[in-house]
Amino acid sequence: MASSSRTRSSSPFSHRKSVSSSSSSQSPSSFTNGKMLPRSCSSSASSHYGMSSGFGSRSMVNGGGYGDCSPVGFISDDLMSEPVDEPRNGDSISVTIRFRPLSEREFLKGDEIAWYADGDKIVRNEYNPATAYGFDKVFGPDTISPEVYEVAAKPVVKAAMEGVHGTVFAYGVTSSGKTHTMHGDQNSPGIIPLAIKDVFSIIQDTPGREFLLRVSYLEIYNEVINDLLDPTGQNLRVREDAQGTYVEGIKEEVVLSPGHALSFIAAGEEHRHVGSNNFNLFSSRSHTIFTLMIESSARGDEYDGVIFSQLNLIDLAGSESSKTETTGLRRKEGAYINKSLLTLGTVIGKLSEGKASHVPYRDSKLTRLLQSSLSGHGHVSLICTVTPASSNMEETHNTLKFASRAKRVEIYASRNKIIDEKSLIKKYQTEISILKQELDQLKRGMLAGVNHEEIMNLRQQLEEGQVKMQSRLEEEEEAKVALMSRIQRLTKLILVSSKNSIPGCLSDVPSHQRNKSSFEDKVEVTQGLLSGSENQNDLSSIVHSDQLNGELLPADSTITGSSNGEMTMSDQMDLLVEQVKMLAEEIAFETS
Ligand SMILES: Nc1ncnc2c1ncn2[C@@H]1O[C@H](COP(=O)(O)OP(=O)(O)OP(=O)(O)O)[C@@H](O)[C@H]1O
Repeated sequence: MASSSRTRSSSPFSHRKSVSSSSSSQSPSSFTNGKMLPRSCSSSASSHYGMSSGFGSRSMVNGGGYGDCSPVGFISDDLMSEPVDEPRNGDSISVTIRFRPLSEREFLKGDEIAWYADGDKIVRNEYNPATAYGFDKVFGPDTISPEVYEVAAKPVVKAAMEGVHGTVFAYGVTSSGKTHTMHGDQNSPGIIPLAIKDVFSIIQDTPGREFLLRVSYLEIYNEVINDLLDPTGQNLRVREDAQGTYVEGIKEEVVLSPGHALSFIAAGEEHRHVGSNNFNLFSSRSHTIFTLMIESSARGDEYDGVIFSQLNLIDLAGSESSKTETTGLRRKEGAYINKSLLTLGTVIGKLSEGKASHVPYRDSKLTRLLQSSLSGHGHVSLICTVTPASSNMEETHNTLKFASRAKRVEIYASRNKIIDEKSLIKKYQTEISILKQELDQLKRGMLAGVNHEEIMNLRQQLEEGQVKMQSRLEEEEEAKVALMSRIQRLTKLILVSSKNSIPGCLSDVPSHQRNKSSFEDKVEVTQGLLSGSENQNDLSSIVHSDQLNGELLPADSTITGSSNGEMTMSDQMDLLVEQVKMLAEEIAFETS
């Protein structure tokens, strides 16, 4: 397991304690700020538990694509044809609303539908149809998470892979569906697993670049930051430098595949604080931030520096109302949760005013950590989860008002480039190339550089009964194996596509294939070579299996006996090595 300390990079959560490997421009157009407002609404919704199709059947309003709907605070039917906001320079936060179906509990107690999706951009109140809010997208209760992902997260993930920071978070009252949306379950994966899967397919579709991915996972519980990937990382401190805020000492793990990344989340979830309240048996008692750090650089001659970005995927704890029956610890947790969400609301409110006034980021750990994201240095997608239930009408209304304010926050996201020395991928690439040079030199010294004189020398040493040469050879052989395995290990960490690989580049096959077919095989071959002539037959079979492609040995080197029966230099070397060994054995015997 590779493990190293890192200095901070240009991101909100970037100062990490350790990095461990395997076993241990401008924003995309989807964030444009167009204006389009809905015109119509209609009939009432049914209040049947599970009868969610009623929401989707409301009269549709026309609108542009993702990001085309202007932030609308409160829209009455009269206002609907008029743009509400002043034109702005930056992009806005993407705000989507996701309804969940009425829960069984709500249905049984006779709840009715109080809010519904009126088309795919409006949320309307059933009892007062003039009360309606417009968003980038409104998902009815039948929507599945991949549909939410496509609209609310995919553009952020894509931009993050191109070097623009991104944050996706779910906000809503307790039991409204935040964890369902962000994490999902085995049958219905949420935004986080879908994003991870997408990240690896993007790597696969980007043959011209090499990527290095790291993850960290933290929770904010009762205003204390805990590292979910490292149980000893408790009560971590938020620090600040010229680049923004960061968590000091958080652990980062290099990830090599979707399953690998998900295994860290699963491990982290074990440590997350979860408890039950009267609304939710598995209520999240902490905010969690899963961060994917992405470094990439063009391959081969196209190299133009390293770009870096962070993708923060956040599952907030839900606000709790006086209706939430809690006692003791739960009440204390609820108070912390509500306070930090209140601060988040205040911060969003201040930012949405667009004036240069004091923004109280410091009033909660959550807002301090989100400071860089919320202050406009990356894409932000807010998914507000809501229940249609009449018993939660006020809470849902508050969520909608929060979402409307968030829509007014401007962002100016741009691509980040980092100085090469700070990037881990650059460090690994440089190390690999230095090690390869060393290996080359070693090989030349061992094979190409052996001349007749040396052979005579060896013979002389042999006659004098010295075993020194053997140990020298062994040392060189060991050094070579060590270099090979280091190169192999570092190369594994850098992810590349298997498509249209660039000949002559570091990795011409996908990392998982490459690891075995290229490097491990070569190590095996090298080990065969290094085992001396004891396994001459094995060695021959390895070499003749075409695994050795000239990278380990000069093309003109021959390892097995030459066809014309003449002894090559390598044969002589092998013979000498064998003789040295025999002599050593004899000496040992004589001595004993
Ligand atoms: N869109 C949905 N479709 C079907 N079921 C859903 C949906 N959203 C949430 N649920 C169900 O509702 C229940 C509560 O959801 P979840 O735990 O995600 O809420 P939460 O907002 O994370 O709550 P808390 O803040 O208390 O942690 C779960 O049983 C979940 O499966």
